[in-house]
Amino acid sequence: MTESRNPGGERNLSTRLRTAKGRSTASQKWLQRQLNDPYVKAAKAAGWRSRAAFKIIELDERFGLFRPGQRIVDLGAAPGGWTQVAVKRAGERGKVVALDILPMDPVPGAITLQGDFNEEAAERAVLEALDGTADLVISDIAPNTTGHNATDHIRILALVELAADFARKVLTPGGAFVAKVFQGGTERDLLNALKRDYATVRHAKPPASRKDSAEMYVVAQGFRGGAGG
Ligand SMILES: C[S@@+](CC[C@H](N)C(=O)[O-])C[C@H]1O[C@@H](n2cnc3c(N)ncnc32)[C@H](O)[C@@H]1O
Repeated sequence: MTESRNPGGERNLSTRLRTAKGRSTASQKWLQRQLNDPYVKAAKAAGWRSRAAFKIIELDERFGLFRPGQRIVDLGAAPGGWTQVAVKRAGERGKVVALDILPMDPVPGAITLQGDFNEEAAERAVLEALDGTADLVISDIAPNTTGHNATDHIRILALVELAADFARKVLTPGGAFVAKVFQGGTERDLLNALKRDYATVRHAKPPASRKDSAEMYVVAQGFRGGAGG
């Protein structure tokens, strides 16, 4: 498997849809964007299951997240792009446990679990599979939106908080937590908690994250210890 570090660098011939008849404008726009997206092409060429793989690769390049031998938990992992990157970076001595609410094709070298992270049973299953502490918790969880902004916002916040609580439980001192957040960053109370628990807390929007999407990532590094430590 090869990694393309510069997906925008390849020849960028745009693809026009010839079979637009019968498609709704929204799905046609989505398809057109997919076909012309250099990250989609590069992900396919590199064997990553999703273009999202480039987001964690870019975050790693900027923040130095991965090391060989790490124990990693990947939340909201399907279809498995981040999981593939984590397995590759952690190497044979590492351990990767991945969870999604949706079924996910197994990723060689990782333990993949299906469950709703809102439910305790899913957290228990991850803890059981991990069987010890973690060095890195990465969460790309994005709940399905309802279209009702306030409800969506609350559901997103709740999941980020759950992921942060989980990280606090399992991380070893010095460990790191990365999570997708929306709408201008991490909510104030959570941000304060992260600043208390980690040496550095930063926000980043990796280049692979679409400019028109509100997503960004919080990257908390240097866990000061606690229940996990
Ligand atoms: C953006 S995708 C993750 C992409 C992934 N990082 C990759 O590289 O392939 C977000 C995922 O979060 C999952 N998700 C949403 N709500 C969840 C929940 N309550 N528990 C577990 N997974 C959830 C979705 O099913 C979806 O697969």
